[in-house]
Amino acid sequence: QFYSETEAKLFLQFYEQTAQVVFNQFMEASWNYVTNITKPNREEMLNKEMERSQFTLYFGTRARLFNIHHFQDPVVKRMLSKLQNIDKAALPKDELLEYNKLLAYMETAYSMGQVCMSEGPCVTLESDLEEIMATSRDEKELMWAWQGWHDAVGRQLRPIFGRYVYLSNKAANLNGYDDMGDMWRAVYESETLEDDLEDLFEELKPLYLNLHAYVRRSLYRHYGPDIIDLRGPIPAHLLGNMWAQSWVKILDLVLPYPKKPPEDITKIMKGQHWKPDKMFQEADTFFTSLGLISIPNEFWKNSMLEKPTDGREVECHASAWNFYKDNDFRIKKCTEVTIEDLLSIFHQMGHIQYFLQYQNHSILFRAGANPAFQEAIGLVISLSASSHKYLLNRGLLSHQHQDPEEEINFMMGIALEKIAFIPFSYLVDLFRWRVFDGTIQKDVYNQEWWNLRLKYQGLCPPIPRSEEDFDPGAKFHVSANVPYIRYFLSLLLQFQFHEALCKASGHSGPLHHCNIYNSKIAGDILENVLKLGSSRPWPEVLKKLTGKSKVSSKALMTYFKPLLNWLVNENVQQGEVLGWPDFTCSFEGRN
Ligand SMILES: CC(=O)N[C@@H](CC(=O)O)C(=O)NC[C@H](CC1(C(=O)N[C@@H](Cc2ccc(O)cc2)C(=O)O)CCCC1)C(=O)O
Ligand SMILES: [Zn+2]
Repeated sequence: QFYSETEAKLFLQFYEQTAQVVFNQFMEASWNYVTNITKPNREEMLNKEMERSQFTLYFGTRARLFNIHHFQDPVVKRMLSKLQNIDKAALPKDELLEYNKLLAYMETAYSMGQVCMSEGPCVTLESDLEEIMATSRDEKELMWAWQGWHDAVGRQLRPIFGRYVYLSNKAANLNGYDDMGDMWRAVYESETLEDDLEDLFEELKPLYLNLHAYVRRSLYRHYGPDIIDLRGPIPAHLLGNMWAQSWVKILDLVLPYPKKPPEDITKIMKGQHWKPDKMFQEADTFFTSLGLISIPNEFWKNSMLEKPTDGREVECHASAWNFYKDNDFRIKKCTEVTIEDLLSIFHQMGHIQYFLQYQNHSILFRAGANPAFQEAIGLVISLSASSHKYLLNRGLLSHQHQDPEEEINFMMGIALEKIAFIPFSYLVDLFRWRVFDGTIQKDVYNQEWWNLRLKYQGLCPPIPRSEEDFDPGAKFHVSANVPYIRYFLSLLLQFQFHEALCKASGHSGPLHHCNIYNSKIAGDILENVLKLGSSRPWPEVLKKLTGKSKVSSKALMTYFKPLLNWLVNENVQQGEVLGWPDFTCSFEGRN
């Protein structure tokens, strides 16, 4: 049957009213589960998930009856096309139930993961194992923590990941996509996405190779030639992070000018008796200083801002939640009083600000212009929040100014978070896309994962790995079925946004000095972008903010230019080899 455009509008209104209720109930049930992992809560979450899927199926199949090509109204067309992708709800009921149970099992295996000493207590990831990975300088202890976590969680996912892939691809096919990777990429509405990503990575490669060579030299000085090959990959357990995705915790080992160490902001926060609430207040104050919306009172009542001490099992991995209901937005985070957690809170509050800004939009448009936009907002604010000017102004630093050497030390700290992240944030979905499209078969999952880790990150596993292991499963987003390429793109977008907002707010001088705190002009530009949600194609939104409609590496390169010059000079002086021509992972020196 041909349905008219007016009937489509009525259909969409009906969807609007019912969707809020169904989505809210699903979010409540999910929240109750991840903040109190029990069997009954799991059952309830699965029930509400089934209800949501039935609802999506009902409206999705009816949305497909409209022949939108004849429609005039672009908004109606965009809404109906979003409705037509019903994701996993397209699966037959029994397979959908199996799939939902698989997803819950994988995510819970990660959240409950722990490593037990031969005798005595077991330790969890947040924050025991992460603390060891960040602070231990004993190679054997680091290997214990790394292997313990990867074996404990990865091996649980190994036997079922193939089934997860099969059901994911079946759902994608039922939505008209080649495979689930195809469906994940579709959200970026770009025919040239994969080529653009590879080009962007190539542009950033010199920056990464110089940092990699410099850090390898520092680790060589500390761990010696038995562990580090100056022409080879770096063992993945020595970078201060369980996944070697952020190297900021080994800044002390790599500091360019060790005689001028940066002030320890975590120590200052603890000295000033900071509590988690104050950390969230601090982030909220930043957003309101831009003229943006303050977090509503419900947030403080309903959020989980610290790891519970009543024995409840919770999912500690931080997240920001939209309950699609009168001002109910929450954050779940096992907050520790550290500078890393403060910046991570800025990230989460970026999500909350987006939720707040687009809450009056149709539910179909309550998302970021694309998922990378959703990620980039909090990151832009944290770029200003990590600036010397801001931290000094907020009493978190006492040194009035930075001399050129302290400035290089500062930029190294930011680079260990941002530049180290470039290859990791790219390869996670490169791996999963190839698993979904069948390029990577399940008998070689782990060796293909390490091939990508070697090729793009220049890393090796600390010990030989086999196909009994499933090391990608030891990463939250793989166990929780959350796409990752959004983080690679948000790495670039955050610097494009930062550059545009700094310019608009009248900043002059180096980009890494910029702090947009208190700039109503910057806030106004941001607000106009956030309010749009996903109602307009993201290149149009990007152009509104930055004047350009393409993702570009230029702003990131501008930000790090002074550091790159220093790194190149340092590496030339040391006669470093860029890259890892000795590409084999040597495990000698292992007794
Ligand atoms: C209901 C729901 O799921 N909501 C979504 C938001 C939404 O989509 O609406 C959400 O809250 N996702 C959680 C996730 C949490 C974090 C994360 O996982 N980060 C990545 C990548 C990264 C790494 C370094 C870095 O500096 C910044 C990011 C990682 O740690 O690997 C952990 C702390 C930081 C961000 C997030 O906020 O993105
Ligand atoms: Zn995020």
